[in-house]
Amino acid sequence: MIEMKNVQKTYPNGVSAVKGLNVKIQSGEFVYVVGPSGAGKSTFIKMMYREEKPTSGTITINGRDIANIKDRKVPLLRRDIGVIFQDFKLLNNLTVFENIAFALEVTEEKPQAIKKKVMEVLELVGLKHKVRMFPNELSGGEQQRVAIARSIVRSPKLVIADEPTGNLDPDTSWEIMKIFEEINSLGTTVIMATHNKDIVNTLQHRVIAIEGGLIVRDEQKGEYGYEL
Ligand SMILES: Nc1ncnc2c1ncn2[C@@H]1O[C@H](COP(=O)(O)OP(=O)(O)OP(=O)(O)O)[C@@H](O)[C@H]1O
Repeated sequence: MIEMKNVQKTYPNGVSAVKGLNVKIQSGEFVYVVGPSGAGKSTFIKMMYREEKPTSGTITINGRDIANIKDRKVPLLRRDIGVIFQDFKLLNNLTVFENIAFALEVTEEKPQAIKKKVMEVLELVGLKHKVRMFPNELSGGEQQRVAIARSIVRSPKLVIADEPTGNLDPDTSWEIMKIFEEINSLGTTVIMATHNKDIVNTLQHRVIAIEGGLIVRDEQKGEYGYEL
């Protein structure tokens, strides 16, 4: 599904964040991306949804070279990818319903179809009863559930999460992980950068470790491998 060949990224300030990545991720996999702070994890992930463009190399997703598509085609690419961040990135002036429906509006669906899809994803994340609330009326865990619901409402085949439990307490983090497990069990590929050792070591999946912009370890059912 995703293949990176000789991918390098040097930022305009001269920092070489990724120094030559070669990796293949198959459809339906659950992959943790681990490594020390500044190792290049976010850069690796951002290149998958063209938030950053590699300086050289190719990145293909389902056969399409996304490293070299035109900027105007990027929104189209992003429609097929769900992205989740540490800080939720919800729109505070919109309700839970509106935050999620917003992601569907560009697809020009009818209001009834939008409502049905929004309620379905809210059911999946267990937040149907908070549909009329605003983000600042919700706990951090609930806000992250809304962000996850928003990211999957267009049924993407790929979900990318950059430290999704980074702002959450341990119990809430486990609850959020249950949702990612569920999404993955429904066939969606999940790629997650994380510093959460307990989660990686308990809910075992493929582990890609990045250090100094290079993949230093790639194991099926791997361990976190770093002391915190
Ligand atoms: N927009 C940018 N401009 C310049 N340098 C950047 C930019 N983003 C990241 N970097 C640098 O690239 C390197 C890799 O950063 P990246 O954010 O990918 O690391 P990370 O592994 O995700 O770190 P963390 O675990 O702290 O989030 C770091 O040295 C960082 O300072």
